[in-house]
Amino acid sequence: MTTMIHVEQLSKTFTLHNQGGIQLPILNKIDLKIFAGQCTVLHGESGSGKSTLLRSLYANYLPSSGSIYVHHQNNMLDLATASSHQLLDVRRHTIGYVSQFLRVIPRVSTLDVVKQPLKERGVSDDVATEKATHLLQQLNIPERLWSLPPSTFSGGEQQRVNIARGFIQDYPILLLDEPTASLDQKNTDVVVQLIKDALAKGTAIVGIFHDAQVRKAVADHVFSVNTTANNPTSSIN
Ligand SMILES: Nc1ncnc2c1ncn2[C@@H]1O[C@H](COP(=O)(O)OP(=O)(O)OP(=O)(O)O)[C@@H](O)[C@H]1O
Repeated sequence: MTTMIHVEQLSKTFTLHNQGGIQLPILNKIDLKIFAGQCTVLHGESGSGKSTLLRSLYANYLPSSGSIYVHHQNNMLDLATASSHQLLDVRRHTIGYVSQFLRVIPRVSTLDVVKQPLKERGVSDDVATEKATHLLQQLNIPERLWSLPPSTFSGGEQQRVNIARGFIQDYPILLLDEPTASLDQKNTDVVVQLIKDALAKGTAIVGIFHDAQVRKAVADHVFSVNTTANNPTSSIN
């Protein structure tokens, strides 16, 4: 079983500089391993730090202490000490991230938004278009919307565009922040299938899923995020 992420003694404290430097300790000495072809679900009560941990794995947050080793191009690279150039490379080739909300780029069409990660890697326009089209169809985005920027789309449509963008490339590691939060059952089922297909191809997935049925359908492990206790990972299957 290949370890794709190895988190060691990760702590994260936010300092609120505009509020007298108040310190908010959120993550406390977390140890966690994420494996290729398996899905680890982050679980815990609201405010426990699930999103903070997920964002730390994408290097959106710098750890206060500890390490986040990522299997990147046959090396274990510590995101806590990596250069900005290395982090960009990790995001381009190794880690994909589907945030809860689409960051909309004005005037860029839906098709181009979805194609962008492949185009950035130098994939030909034909191949990128074919993949994007297939995903948009799978996710039930009507063809009449493909040439429009997604800024005016419904919450569920924007979330599906975001998912298509996240799944267009076969990332070795995929981070999913509540990817089904705004979706109906039909589209939730599509996303569950996309997750299973990615796992079958060997992708390591870390996700937050509030929907218990989705959790049950995809989780190999559940990791309890909890600011006070040690954080056990339990295996499901
Ligand atoms: N950038 C930040 N600056 C300061 N505090 C933050 C920041 N990001 C998160 N927090 C705080 O960290 C705590 C954990 O937030 P986080 O979003 O990680 O929780 P969560 O477990 O994902 O919650 P939910 O299930 O409600 O989405 C919260 O109290 C939040 O206010």
